Amino acid sequence: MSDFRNFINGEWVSTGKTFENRNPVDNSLIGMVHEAGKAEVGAAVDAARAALKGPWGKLKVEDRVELLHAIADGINANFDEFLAAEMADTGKPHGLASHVDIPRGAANFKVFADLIRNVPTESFGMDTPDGGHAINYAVRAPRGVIGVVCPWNLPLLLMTWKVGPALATGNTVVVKPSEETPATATLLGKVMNDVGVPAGVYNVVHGFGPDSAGEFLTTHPGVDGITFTGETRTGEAIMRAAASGVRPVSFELGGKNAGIVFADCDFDKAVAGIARSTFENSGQVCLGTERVYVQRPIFEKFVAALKQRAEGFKLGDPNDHSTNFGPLVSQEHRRKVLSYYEKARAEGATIVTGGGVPTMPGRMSEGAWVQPTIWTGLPQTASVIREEIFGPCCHITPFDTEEEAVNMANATPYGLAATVWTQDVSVAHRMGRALEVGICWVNSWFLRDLRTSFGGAKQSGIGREGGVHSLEFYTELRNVCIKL
Ligand SMILES: NC(=O)C1=CN([C@@H]2O[C@H](COP(=O)(O)OP(=O)(O)OC[C@H]3O[C@@H](n4cnc5c(N)ncnc54)[C@H](O)[C@@H]3O)[C@@H](O)[C@H]2O)C=CC1
Ligand SMILES: O=C(O)/C=C/C=C(\O)C(=O)O
Repeated sequence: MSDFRNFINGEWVSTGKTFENRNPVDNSLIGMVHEAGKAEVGAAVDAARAALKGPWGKLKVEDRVELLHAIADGINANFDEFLAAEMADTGKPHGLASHVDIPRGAANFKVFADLIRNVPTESFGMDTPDGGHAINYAVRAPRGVIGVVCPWNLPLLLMTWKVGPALATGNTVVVKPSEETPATATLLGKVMNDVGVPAGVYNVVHGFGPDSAGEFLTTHPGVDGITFTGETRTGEAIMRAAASGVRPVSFELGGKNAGIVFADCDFDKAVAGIARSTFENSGQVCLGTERVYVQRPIFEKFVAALKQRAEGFKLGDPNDHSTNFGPLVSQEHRRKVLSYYEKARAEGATIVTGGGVPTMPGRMSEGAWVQPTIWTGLPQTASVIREEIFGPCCHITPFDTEEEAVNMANATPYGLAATVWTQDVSVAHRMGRALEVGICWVNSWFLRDLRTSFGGAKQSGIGREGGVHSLEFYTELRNVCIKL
Protein backbone atom coordinates (compact mmCIF):
# COMPACT_ATOMS: atom_id res chain seq x y z
CA MET A 1 0.00 0.00 0.00
CA SER A 2 1.35 3.46 -0.89
CA ASP A 3 2.05 6.25 1.56
CA PHE A 4 1.65 9.72 -0.01
CA ARG A 5 3.61 12.21 2.05
CA ASN A 6 4.03 15.95 1.64
CA PHE A 7 7.21 17.11 -0.11
CA ILE A 8 8.60 20.13 1.71
CA ASN A 9 12.07 21.62 1.30
CA GLY A 10 13.25 18.47 -0.49
CA GLU A 11 12.07 16.16 2.30
CA TRP A 12 9.15 13.78 2.82
CA VAL A 13 6.87 15.01 5.58
CA SER A 14 4.31 12.81 7.36
CA THR A 15 1.44 14.23 9.36
CA GLY A 16 -0.73 12.71 12.05
CA LYS A 17 -3.80 12.97 9.85
CA THR A 18 -4.33 10.76 6.81
CA PHE A 19 -7.09 10.08 4.29
CA GLU A 20 -7.69 7.25 1.84
CA ASN A 21 -6.81 7.23 -1.84
CA ARG A 22 -8.95 4.78 -3.83
CA ASN A 23 -8.79 3.39 -7.37
CA PRO A 24 -12.06 4.28 -9.18
CA VAL A 25 -11.88 1.15 -11.34
CA ASP A 26 -12.87 -1.11 -8.44
CA ASN A 27 -12.82 1.15 -5.37
CA SER A 28 -9.74 -0.69 -4.03
CA LEU A 29 -7.48 1.14 -1.58
CA ILE A 30 -4.29 2.50 -3.21
CA GLY A 31 -2.84 4.08 -0.09
CA MET A 32 -3.05 6.74 2.59
CA VAL A 33 -2.42 10.45 2.00
CA HIS A 34 -0.90 12.69 4.68
CA GLU A 35 -3.05 15.80 4.97
CA ALA A 36 -1.06 19.00 5.45
CA GLY A 37 -2.24 21.37 8.16
CA LYS A 38 -1.49 25.08 8.54
CA ALA A 39 1.97 24.27 9.94
CA GLU A 40 3.02 22.13 6.96
CA VAL A 41 1.62 24.61 4.43
CA GLY A 42 3.45 27.41 6.26
CA ALA A 43 6.69 25.39 6.21
CA ALA A 44 6.30 24.77 2.45
CA VAL A 45 5.74 28.48 1.74
CA ASP A 46 8.73 29.42 3.92
CA ALA A 47 10.90 26.85 2.12
CA ALA A 48 9.79 28.23 -1.25
CA ARG A 49 10.57 31.80 -0.10
CA ALA A 50 14.01 30.79 1.19
CA ALA A 51 14.81 28.96 -2.07
CA LEU A 52 14.25 32.17 -4.03
CA LYS A 53 17.17 33.69 -2.11
CA GLY A 54 19.34 30.55 -2.30
CA PRO A 55 21.19 28.83 -5.18
CA TRP A 56 18.00 28.69 -7.29
CA GLY A 57 17.65 32.46 -7.36
CA LYS A 58 21.29 32.79 -8.46
CA LEU A 59 21.21 30.19 -11.25
CA LYS A 60 22.13 31.37 -14.75
CA VAL A 61 19.23 31.05 -17.21
CA GLU A 62 21.20 28.45 -19.15
CA ASP A 63 21.60 26.29 -16.02
CA ARG A 64 17.91 26.61 -15.20
CA VAL A 65 17.10 25.51 -18.74
CA GLU A 66 19.35 22.47 -18.31
CA LEU A 67 17.60 21.56 -15.04
CA LEU A 68 14.16 21.81 -16.67
CA HIS A 69 15.30 19.47 -19.44
CA ALA A 70 16.63 17.12 -16.76
CA ILE A 71 13.22 17.12 -15.03
CA ALA A 72 11.53 16.22 -18.33
CA ASP A 73 14.10 13.47 -18.91
CA GLY A 74 13.51 12.27 -15.34
CA ILE A 75 9.77 11.91 -16.02
CA ASN A 76 10.52 9.96 -19.20
CA ALA A 77 13.09 7.78 -17.41
CA ASN A 78 10.40 6.89 -14.85
CA PHE A 79 7.61 6.77 -17.45
CA ASP A 80 6.15 3.43 -16.33
CA GLU A 81 5.99 4.49 -12.68
CA PHE A 82 4.23 7.76 -13.56
CA LEU A 83 1.89 5.89 -15.90
CA ALA A 84 0.92 3.29 -13.30
CA ALA A 85 0.38 5.99 -10.66
CA GLU A 86 -1.81 8.12 -12.95
CA MET A 87 -3.84 5.12 -14.10
CA ALA A 88 -4.44 3.94 -10.52
CA ASP A 89 -5.52 7.39 -9.32
CA THR A 90 -7.87 8.11 -12.23
CA GLY A 91 -8.79 4.78 -13.86
CA LYS A 92 -7.70 6.19 -17.25
CA PRO A 93 -7.13 3.61 -19.99
CA HIS A 94 -3.48 2.79 -20.75
CA GLY A 95 -3.71 4.21 -24.30
CA LEU A 96 -4.87 7.62 -23.11
CA ALA A 97 -2.50 8.04 -20.16
CA SER A 98 0.52 6.79 -22.12
CA HIS A 99 -0.16 8.98 -25.18
CA VAL A 100 -1.47 12.15 -23.55
CA ASP A 101 -0.94 12.56 -19.80
CA ILE A 102 2.62 11.42 -19.17
CA PRO A 103 4.25 12.67 -22.42
CA ARG A 104 2.66 16.11 -21.85
CA GLY A 105 3.99 16.06 -18.29
CA ALA A 106 7.51 15.96 -19.72
CA ALA A 107 6.80 18.27 -22.68
CA ASN A 108 5.49 21.00 -20.35
CA PHE A 109 9.01 21.42 -18.93
CA LYS A 110 10.80 21.31 -22.29
CA VAL A 111 8.60 23.84 -24.03
CA PHE A 112 9.05 26.49 -21.34
CA ALA A 113 12.78 25.75 -21.00
CA ASP A 114 13.17 26.46 -24.71
CA LEU A 115 10.95 29.52 -24.49
CA ILE A 116 12.91 31.14 -21.69
CA ARG A 117 16.18 30.54 -23.52
CA ASN A 118 14.91 32.41 -26.59
CA VAL A 119 12.38 35.02 -25.49
CA PRO A 120 13.34 38.64 -26.18
CA THR A 121 12.29 41.67 -24.13
CA GLU A 122 11.24 45.00 -25.58
CA SER A 123 13.42 48.08 -25.89
CA PHE A 124 12.54 51.66 -26.95
CA GLY A 125 14.98 54.44 -27.68
CA MET A 126 13.56 57.94 -27.10
CA ASP A 127 14.39 61.58 -27.58
CA THR A 128 14.34 63.60 -24.35
CA PRO A 129 13.02 67.21 -23.87
CA ASP A 130 16.58 68.54 -23.35
CA GLY A 131 17.61 67.36 -26.81
CA GLY A 132 19.32 64.21 -25.53
CA HIS A 133 18.38 60.54 -25.67
CA ALA A 134 17.24 57.80 -23.36
CA ILE A 135 16.79 54.09 -23.71
CA ASN A 136 14.05 51.98 -22.12
CA TYR A 137 14.36 48.27 -21.78
CA ALA A 138 12.27 45.61 -20.05
CA VAL A 139 13.45 43.16 -17.44
CA ARG A 140 11.36 40.18 -16.42
CA ALA A 141 11.68 39.22 -12.76
CA PRO A 142 10.12 36.10 -11.24
CA ARG A 143 6.90 36.81 -9.36
CA GLY A 144 8.08 34.87 -6.30
CA VAL A 145 6.29 31.99 -4.55
CA ILE A 146 3.50 30.58 -6.74
CA GLY A 147 0.59 28.61 -5.26
CA VAL A 148 -0.50 25.91 -7.75
CA VAL A 149 -3.94 24.39 -7.08
CA CYS A 150 -4.77 21.46 -9.34
CA PRO A 151 -7.77 19.31 -10.33
CA TRP A 152 -8.01 15.55 -10.78
CA ASN A 153 -8.91 15.08 -14.43
CA LEU A 154 -5.42 15.39 -16.00
CA PRO A 155 -3.34 15.50 -12.83
CA LEU A 156 0.27 15.46 -14.09
CA LEU A 157 -0.51 17.30 -17.33
CA LEU A 158 -2.32 20.21 -15.69
CA MET A 159 0.08 20.49 -12.73
CA THR A 160 3.20 20.61 -14.92
CA TRP A 161 1.46 23.04 -17.31
CA LYS A 162 1.79 25.48 -14.39
CA VAL A 163 4.97 24.27 -12.68
CA GLY A 164 6.90 24.24 -16.01
CA PRO A 165 6.55 27.97 -16.76
CA ALA A 166 6.74 28.90 -13.06
CA LEU A 167 10.18 27.29 -12.69
CA ALA A 168 11.36 28.35 -16.16
CA THR A 169 10.85 31.97 -15.15
CA GLY A 170 12.70 31.51 -11.83
CA ASN A 171 9.82 31.21 -9.37
CA THR A 172 9.39 28.58 -6.67
CA VAL A 173 6.14 26.65 -6.18
CA VAL A 174 3.90 25.08 -3.59
CA VAL A 175 1.59 22.60 -5.31
CA LYS A 176 -1.74 21.42 -3.88
CA PRO A 177 -2.81 18.43 -5.98
CA SER A 178 -6.42 17.30 -5.94
CA GLU A 179 -7.25 15.10 -2.97
CA GLU A 180 -8.46 12.53 -5.54
CA THR A 181 -5.11 12.29 -7.36
CA PRO A 182 -2.09 12.80 -5.09
CA ALA A 183 0.30 10.33 -6.75
CA THR A 184 2.09 11.93 -9.70
CA ALA A 185 2.73 15.28 -7.96
CA THR A 186 4.34 13.26 -5.16
CA LEU A 187 6.44 11.19 -7.60
CA LEU A 188 7.66 14.39 -9.22
CA GLY A 189 9.27 15.34 -5.89
CA LYS A 190 11.55 12.32 -6.23
CA VAL A 191 12.54 13.40 -9.77
CA MET A 192 13.29 16.94 -8.51
CA ASN A 193 15.67 15.57 -5.88
CA ASP A 194 17.25 13.09 -8.31
CA VAL A 195 18.11 15.74 -10.92
CA GLY A 196 19.36 18.25 -8.34
CA VAL A 197 16.64 20.88 -8.20
CA PRO A 198 17.52 22.81 -5.01
CA ALA A 199 15.43 22.09 -1.91
CA GLY A 200 12.38 24.33 -1.52
CA VAL A 201 11.92 25.07 -5.24
CA TYR A 202 9.18 22.45 -5.68
CA ASN A 203 6.94 21.65 -2.71
CA VAL A 204 3.78 19.54 -2.50
CA VAL A 205 1.13 19.79 0.21
CA HIS A 206 -1.75 17.32 0.28
CA GLY A 207 -5.31 17.83 1.40
CA PHE A 208 -8.73 19.17 0.53
CA GLY A 209 -10.05 22.66 -0.31
CA PRO A 210 -11.99 24.51 2.42
CA ASP A 211 -10.45 24.40 5.89
CA SER A 212 -7.60 22.29 4.57
CA ALA A 213 -4.40 22.60 2.51
CA GLY A 214 -6.13 24.37 -0.43
CA GLU A 215 -7.51 27.17 1.73
CA PHE A 216 -4.37 27.36 3.90
CA LEU A 217 -2.22 27.79 0.79
CA THR A 218 -4.38 30.33 -1.03
CA THR A 219 -4.88 32.48 2.08
CA HIS A 220 -1.19 32.38 3.03
CA PRO A 221 0.25 35.91 2.77
CA GLY A 222 3.62 34.50 1.67
CA VAL A 223 2.15 33.29 -1.63
CA ASP A 224 2.75 35.90 -4.35
CA GLY A 225 0.37 34.55 -7.02
CA ILE A 226 -2.10 31.69 -7.45
CA THR A 227 -2.70 29.60 -10.52
CA PHE A 228 -5.73 27.31 -10.47
CA THR A 229 -7.61 24.91 -12.73
CA GLY A 230 -10.97 23.61 -11.59
CA GLU A 231 -14.55 24.55 -10.97
CA THR A 232 -15.74 28.14 -11.44
CA ARG A 233 -17.19 28.32 -7.91
CA THR A 234 -13.82 27.27 -6.45
CA GLY A 235 -12.22 29.98 -8.58
CA GLU A 236 -14.51 32.53 -6.93
CA ALA A 237 -13.42 31.35 -3.45
CA ILE A 238 -9.74 31.50 -4.41
CA MET A 239 -10.21 34.95 -5.91
CA ARG A 240 -11.67 36.16 -2.62
CA ALA A 241 -8.63 34.72 -0.82
CA ALA A 242 -6.27 36.38 -3.31
CA ALA A 243 -7.94 39.78 -2.78
CA SER A 244 -6.17 39.95 0.56
CA GLY A 245 -2.75 41.28 -0.36
CA VAL A 246 -3.92 42.08 -3.93
CA ARG A 247 -2.31 38.95 -5.31
CA PRO A 248 -2.69 38.03 -8.99
CA VAL A 249 -4.52 34.92 -10.13
CA SER A 250 -4.49 32.86 -13.30
CA PHE A 251 -7.61 30.72 -13.68
CA GLU A 252 -8.75 28.02 -16.06
CA LEU A 253 -12.28 27.19 -14.97
CA GLY A 254 -15.33 25.23 -16.02
CA GLY A 255 -16.94 25.02 -19.42
CA LYS A 256 -20.11 24.02 -21.23
CA ASN A 257 -18.53 23.69 -24.61
CA ALA A 258 -20.39 23.49 -27.90
CA GLY A 259 -19.64 21.26 -30.87
CA ILE A 260 -21.13 22.65 -34.10
CA VAL A 261 -21.50 20.34 -37.09
CA PHE A 262 -22.44 21.85 -40.46
CA ALA A 263 -24.12 19.78 -43.16
CA ASP A 264 -21.11 20.21 -45.49
CA CYS A 265 -18.67 18.61 -43.01
CA ASP A 266 -16.61 15.51 -43.72
CA PHE A 267 -19.23 13.35 -42.01
CA ASP A 268 -17.07 10.47 -40.75
CA LYS A 269 -14.39 12.82 -39.42
CA ALA A 270 -17.02 14.96 -37.69
CA VAL A 271 -18.59 11.93 -35.99
CA ALA A 272 -15.18 10.67 -34.86
CA GLY A 273 -14.22 14.17 -33.68
CA ILE A 274 -17.39 14.72 -31.64
CA ALA A 275 -17.14 11.18 -30.21
CA ARG A 276 -13.67 12.09 -28.97
CA SER A 277 -14.56 15.55 -27.67
CA THR A 278 -17.58 14.16 -25.78
CA PHE A 279 -16.28 10.86 -24.45
CA GLU A 280 -12.47 11.10 -24.09
CA ASN A 281 -11.33 10.65 -20.49
CA SER A 282 -14.96 9.70 -19.80
CA GLY A 283 -15.99 13.28 -20.49
CA GLN A 284 -13.74 14.64 -17.74
CA VAL A 285 -11.92 17.25 -19.84
CA CYS A 286 -12.72 20.91 -19.34
CA LEU A 287 -12.47 21.38 -23.13
CA GLY A 288 -14.94 18.56 -23.77
CA THR A 289 -18.23 18.90 -25.64
CA GLU A 290 -21.52 18.57 -23.74
CA ARG A 291 -23.72 20.50 -26.22
CA VAL A 292 -23.74 19.39 -29.84
CA TYR A 293 -25.51 21.42 -32.56
CA VAL A 294 -26.02 19.64 -35.90
CA GLN A 295 -27.39 21.22 -39.08
CA ARG A 296 -30.82 19.78 -39.83
CA PRO A 297 -30.15 17.96 -43.16
CA ILE A 298 -27.71 15.56 -41.42
CA PHE A 299 -29.25 15.58 -37.93
CA GLU A 300 -30.85 12.11 -37.86
CA LYS A 301 -27.89 10.46 -39.60
CA PHE A 302 -25.44 12.14 -37.18
CA VAL A 303 -27.37 11.09 -34.06
CA ALA A 304 -27.43 7.48 -35.29
CA ALA A 305 -23.70 7.50 -36.08
CA LEU A 306 -22.71 9.02 -32.71
CA LYS A 307 -24.95 6.47 -30.95
CA GLN A 308 -23.07 3.69 -32.73
CA ARG A 309 -19.74 5.18 -31.59
CA ALA A 310 -20.94 5.54 -27.98
CA GLU A 311 -22.11 1.96 -27.92
CA GLY A 312 -18.81 0.75 -29.42
CA PHE A 313 -16.56 1.80 -26.54
CA LYS A 314 -14.80 -0.95 -24.65
CA LEU A 315 -15.21 -0.42 -20.91
CA GLY A 316 -12.84 -2.43 -18.76
CA ASP A 317 -9.53 -2.84 -16.99
CA PRO A 318 -7.36 0.17 -17.94
CA ASN A 319 -4.33 -2.14 -18.18
CA ASP A 320 -5.99 -4.09 -21.00
CA HIS A 321 -4.70 -2.21 -24.06
CA SER A 322 -7.99 -2.66 -25.90
CA THR A 323 -9.93 -0.73 -23.22
CA ASN A 324 -10.79 2.77 -24.44
CA PHE A 325 -13.27 3.97 -21.82
CA GLY A 326 -12.62 4.18 -18.07
CA PRO A 327 -14.64 4.97 -14.96
CA LEU A 328 -15.27 8.42 -13.51
CA VAL A 329 -12.71 9.63 -10.99
CA SER A 330 -14.68 8.84 -7.83
CA GLN A 331 -17.94 7.62 -6.35
CA GLU A 332 -18.72 11.22 -5.41
CA HIS A 333 -18.30 12.41 -8.98
CA ARG A 334 -20.40 9.47 -10.21
CA ARG A 335 -23.23 10.58 -7.91
CA LYS A 336 -23.04 14.06 -9.48
CA VAL A 337 -23.06 12.75 -13.07
CA LEU A 338 -25.87 10.29 -12.36
CA SER A 339 -27.92 13.10 -10.83
CA TYR A 340 -27.75 14.81 -14.25
CA TYR A 341 -28.71 11.58 -16.00
CA GLU A 342 -31.79 11.61 -13.74
CA LYS A 343 -32.50 15.31 -14.38
CA ALA A 344 -32.40 14.73 -18.16
CA ARG A 345 -34.94 11.92 -17.78
CA ALA A 346 -37.14 14.03 -15.50
CA GLU A 347 -37.02 17.00 -17.89
CA GLY A 348 -38.26 14.78 -20.74
CA ALA A 349 -35.13 14.00 -22.77
CA THR A 350 -35.13 11.34 -25.44
CA ILE A 351 -32.38 8.97 -24.29
CA VAL A 352 -30.60 7.96 -27.49
CA THR A 353 -28.21 5.70 -25.60
CA GLY A 354 -26.95 5.11 -22.05
CA GLY A 355 -28.42 7.06 -19.16
CA GLY A 356 -27.37 4.70 -16.40
CA VAL A 357 -24.73 2.43 -14.90
CA PRO A 358 -23.14 -0.38 -16.94
CA THR A 359 -22.92 -3.91 -15.58
CA MET A 360 -19.24 -4.50 -14.87
CA PRO A 361 -17.76 -7.91 -14.10
CA GLY A 362 -16.17 -9.01 -10.81
CA ARG A 363 -14.30 -6.45 -8.71
CA MET A 364 -15.08 -3.69 -11.25
CA SER A 365 -18.74 -3.74 -10.19
CA GLU A 366 -17.56 -1.66 -7.19
CA GLY A 367 -16.05 1.03 -9.49
CA ALA A 368 -17.28 4.50 -10.48
CA TRP A 369 -18.64 3.51 -13.90
CA VAL A 370 -21.37 5.24 -15.90
CA GLN A 371 -22.63 4.63 -19.42
CA PRO A 372 -21.69 6.93 -22.31
CA THR A 373 -24.92 8.85 -22.81
CA ILE A 374 -26.60 10.88 -25.57
CA TRP A 375 -29.83 12.87 -25.31
CA THR A 376 -31.98 14.76 -27.78
CA GLY A 377 -35.29 16.63 -27.59
CA LEU A 378 -34.65 19.07 -24.71
CA PRO A 379 -35.16 22.85 -24.81
CA GLN A 380 -32.08 25.06 -24.37
CA THR A 381 -33.24 25.85 -20.82
CA ALA A 382 -32.74 22.23 -19.64
CA SER A 383 -30.26 21.59 -16.82
CA VAL A 384 -28.05 19.26 -18.87
CA ILE A 385 -27.72 21.95 -21.56
CA ARG A 386 -26.95 24.79 -19.14
CA GLU A 387 -24.80 23.26 -16.36
CA GLU A 388 -21.34 21.68 -16.48
CA ILE A 389 -21.69 17.94 -15.86
CA PHE A 390 -18.10 16.80 -16.52
CA GLY A 391 -19.23 13.35 -17.60
CA PRO A 392 -19.39 11.23 -20.78
CA CYS A 393 -22.60 12.72 -22.15
CA CYS A 394 -24.00 15.25 -24.57
CA HIS A 395 -27.29 16.65 -25.80
CA ILE A 396 -27.73 17.05 -29.58
CA THR A 397 -29.89 19.90 -30.94
CA PRO A 398 -30.68 20.55 -34.63
CA PHE A 399 -30.10 23.99 -36.19
CA ASP A 400 -30.93 25.60 -39.54
CA THR A 401 -28.76 28.70 -39.92
CA GLU A 402 -25.23 29.68 -38.93
CA GLU A 403 -26.62 32.58 -36.90
CA GLU A 404 -28.90 30.26 -34.94
CA ALA A 405 -25.96 27.94 -34.14
CA VAL A 406 -23.81 30.85 -32.94
CA ASN A 407 -26.60 32.23 -30.75
CA MET A 408 -27.23 28.87 -29.07
CA ALA A 409 -23.52 28.15 -28.63
CA ASN A 410 -22.92 31.57 -27.01
CA ALA A 411 -25.97 31.38 -24.71
CA THR A 412 -23.94 30.32 -21.66
CA PRO A 413 -21.98 32.10 -18.94
CA TYR A 414 -19.00 29.89 -19.85
CA GLY A 415 -16.57 30.47 -22.73
CA LEU A 416 -13.77 27.94 -22.76
CA ALA A 417 -13.66 26.05 -26.07
CA ALA A 418 -15.62 25.08 -29.18
CA THR A 419 -15.19 22.53 -31.94
CA VAL A 420 -16.62 23.33 -35.39
CA TRP A 421 -16.94 20.92 -38.30
CA THR A 422 -17.29 22.35 -41.85
CA GLN A 423 -15.47 22.25 -45.18
CA ASP A 424 -16.34 25.87 -45.97
CA VAL A 425 -13.32 28.00 -45.06
CA SER A 426 -15.41 31.18 -44.84
CA VAL A 427 -17.79 29.57 -42.35
CA ALA A 428 -14.75 28.39 -40.37
CA HIS A 429 -13.31 31.91 -40.14
CA ARG A 430 -16.68 33.46 -39.27
CA MET A 431 -17.22 30.92 -36.46
CA GLY A 432 -13.71 31.58 -35.13
CA ARG A 433 -14.64 35.26 -34.74
CA ALA A 434 -18.24 34.81 -33.56
CA LEU A 435 -17.88 32.17 -30.85
CA GLU A 436 -17.24 33.66 -27.41
CA VAL A 437 -14.49 31.24 -26.34
CA GLY A 438 -10.78 31.18 -25.55
CA ILE A 439 -10.08 28.32 -27.98
CA CYS A 440 -11.96 27.47 -31.18
CA TRP A 441 -10.97 24.28 -32.99
CA VAL A 442 -12.10 23.73 -36.59
CA ASN A 443 -12.17 20.16 -37.93
CA SER A 444 -10.23 19.09 -34.83
CA TRP A 445 -10.38 19.04 -31.06
CA PHE A 446 -7.70 19.20 -28.33
CA LEU A 447 -5.04 19.73 -30.99
CA ARG A 448 -2.49 21.58 -28.88
CA ASP A 449 0.43 23.75 -29.90
CA LEU A 450 1.95 24.68 -26.56
CA ARG A 451 3.19 28.03 -27.91
CA THR A 452 -0.38 29.31 -28.32
CA SER A 453 -2.56 31.07 -25.75
CA PHE A 454 -4.74 28.80 -23.64
CA GLY A 455 -7.55 29.87 -21.34
CA GLY A 456 -11.21 30.74 -21.11
CA ALA A 457 -13.49 33.68 -21.87
CA LYS A 458 -16.41 34.79 -19.64
CA GLN A 459 -16.71 32.63 -16.48
CA SER A 460 -14.27 30.04 -17.87
CA GLY A 461 -11.18 31.79 -16.67
CA ILE A 462 -8.93 34.76 -16.12
CA GLY A 463 -5.75 35.24 -18.12
CA ARG A 464 -4.00 33.09 -20.68
CA GLU A 465 -1.19 30.59 -20.25
CA GLY A 466 0.93 28.97 -22.96
CA GLY A 467 4.02 30.20 -24.84
CA VAL A 468 4.93 33.82 -24.15
CA HIS A 469 1.45 34.38 -22.64
CA SER A 470 2.56 32.48 -19.53
CA LEU A 471 5.13 35.20 -18.90
CA GLU A 472 2.34 37.66 -18.08
CA PHE A 473 1.40 35.79 -14.93
CA TYR A 474 4.68 34.16 -13.90
CA THR A 475 6.84 37.29 -14.17
CA GLU A 476 6.80 40.94 -13.18
CA LEU A 477 7.74 43.17 -16.09
CA ARG A 478 10.01 46.01 -15.02
CA ASN A 479 10.89 48.95 -17.28
CA VAL A 480 14.37 50.40 -16.90
CA CYS A 481 14.76 53.90 -18.36
CA ILE A 482 18.33 55.17 -18.76
CA LYS A 483 19.03 58.77 -19.70
CA LEU A 484 22.07 58.76 -21.96
N1 LIG B 1 -10.58 21.37 -15.51
C1 LIG B 1 -11.78 21.65 -15.10
O1 LIG B 1 -12.40 22.53 -15.59
C2 LIG B 1 -12.31 20.88 -13.97
C3 LIG B 1 -13.61 21.04 -13.57
N2 LIG B 1 -14.07 20.32 -12.55
C4 LIG B 1 -15.48 20.50 -12.17
O2 LIG B 1 -15.51 20.73 -10.81
C5 LIG B 1 -16.38 19.79 -10.18
C6 LIG B 1 -15.89 19.48 -8.80
O3 LIG B 1 -14.61 18.85 -8.86
P1 LIG B 1 -13.52 19.19 -7.77
O4 LIG B 1 -12.31 18.39 -7.90
O5 LIG B 1 -14.22 19.17 -6.44
O6 LIG B 1 -13.13 20.64 -8.25
P2 LIG B 1 -12.69 21.81 -7.38
O7 LIG B 1 -12.62 23.03 -8.22
O8 LIG B 1 -13.52 21.87 -6.16
O9 LIG B 1 -11.22 21.37 -6.91
C7 LIG B 1 -10.06 21.60 -7.67
C8 LIG B 1 -8.92 21.86 -6.69
O10 LIG B 1 -9.21 22.99 -5.87
C9 LIG B 1 -9.08 22.65 -4.49
N3 LIG B 1 -10.03 23.48 -3.74
C10 LIG B 1 -11.37 23.26 -3.60
N4 LIG B 1 -11.91 24.26 -2.87
C11 LIG B 1 -10.91 25.11 -2.55
C12 LIG B 1 -10.83 26.32 -1.82
N5 LIG B 1 -11.90 26.87 -1.26
N6 LIG B 1 -9.63 26.93 -1.69
C13 LIG B 1 -8.54 26.40 -2.25
N7 LIG B 1 -8.54 25.25 -2.95
C14 LIG B 1 -9.70 24.62 -3.11
C15 LIG B 1 -9.36 21.17 -4.46
O11 LIG B 1 -8.86 20.57 -3.29
C16 LIG B 1 -8.66 20.71 -5.72
O12 LIG B 1 -7.26 20.60 -5.53
C17 LIG B 1 -16.40 18.61 -11.12
O13 LIG B 1 -17.54 17.86 -10.98
C18 LIG B 1 -16.31 19.29 -12.44
O14 LIG B 1 -17.58 19.70 -12.85
C19 LIG B 1 -13.27 19.46 -11.87
C20 LIG B 1 -11.99 19.24 -12.23
C21 LIG B 1 -11.40 19.94 -13.34
O1 LIG C 1 -3.78 21.00 -22.89
C1 LIG C 1 -3.89 21.61 -21.82
O2 LIG C 1 -3.00 22.38 -21.44
C2 LIG C 1 -5.07 21.42 -20.95
C3 LIG C 1 -6.05 20.60 -21.25
C4 LIG C 1 -7.20 20.32 -20.43
C5 LIG C 1 -7.69 21.02 -19.40
O3 LIG C 1 -7.22 22.21 -19.14
C6 LIG C 1 -8.72 20.51 -18.46
O4 LIG C 1 -9.37 19.52 -18.73
O5 LIG C 1 -8.85 21.12 -17.39
